[in-house]
Amino acid sequence: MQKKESFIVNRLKSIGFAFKGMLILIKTEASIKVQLCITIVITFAGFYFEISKTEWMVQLAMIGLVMSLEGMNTAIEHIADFIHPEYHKKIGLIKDVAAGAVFIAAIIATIIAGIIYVPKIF
Ligand SMILES: Nc1ncnc2c1ncn2[C@@H]1O[C@H](COP(=O)(O)OP(=O)(O)OP(=O)(O)O)[C@@H](O)[C@H]1O
Repeated sequence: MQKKESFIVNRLKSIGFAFKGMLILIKTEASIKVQLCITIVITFAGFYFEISKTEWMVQLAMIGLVMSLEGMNTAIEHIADFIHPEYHKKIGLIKDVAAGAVFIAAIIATIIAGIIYVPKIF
C-alpha cells in the first residue's frame, strides 16, 4: 500500500503550487505587471515620504487586495475561456463582473493613495 504523505509534505506541496501560480501570473498577465510596477513606485514613495506604520499597513493591504483580486479575475477568465471558448453573452457578463470587482478595489486603492500622499506632496 502506498504510504500517505504527511500533512506537512502536503502543505509544502500546496505552497509550491501556489508559488508557481504566482510566477505564472507575474510572467503572463499584463495587468499584474502594471500593478507590480505601481507597487514598486508606491513602495519607494512610502520610504521617501516616511509614511507612518498605519499608512504602511493600509498601503500593503490595498496592494495585496488589488493584486490577489487580479489573480482571481485571471483565474475566472481562464475558466470562462475553457468552458466556453466561443462568444457568449453570459461569458461576457461573467468576465465583466470579475473585472469590475478588481476595478472597485483599484478605485479605493487610488483614493487611499490620495489620502496618504496628497497632503505630503502639497
Ligand atoms: N467569450 C466571450 N464572450 C463574450 N464576451 C467576451 C468573451 N471573451 C471576452 N469577452 C469580452 O471581452 C472582455 C475582455 O475579455 P478578455 O478575456 O480579453 O480579458 P482582458 O480584459 O483582456 O483581461 P486581461 O487583460 O486581464 O487578460 C470581457 O470583459 C468581455 O466583455
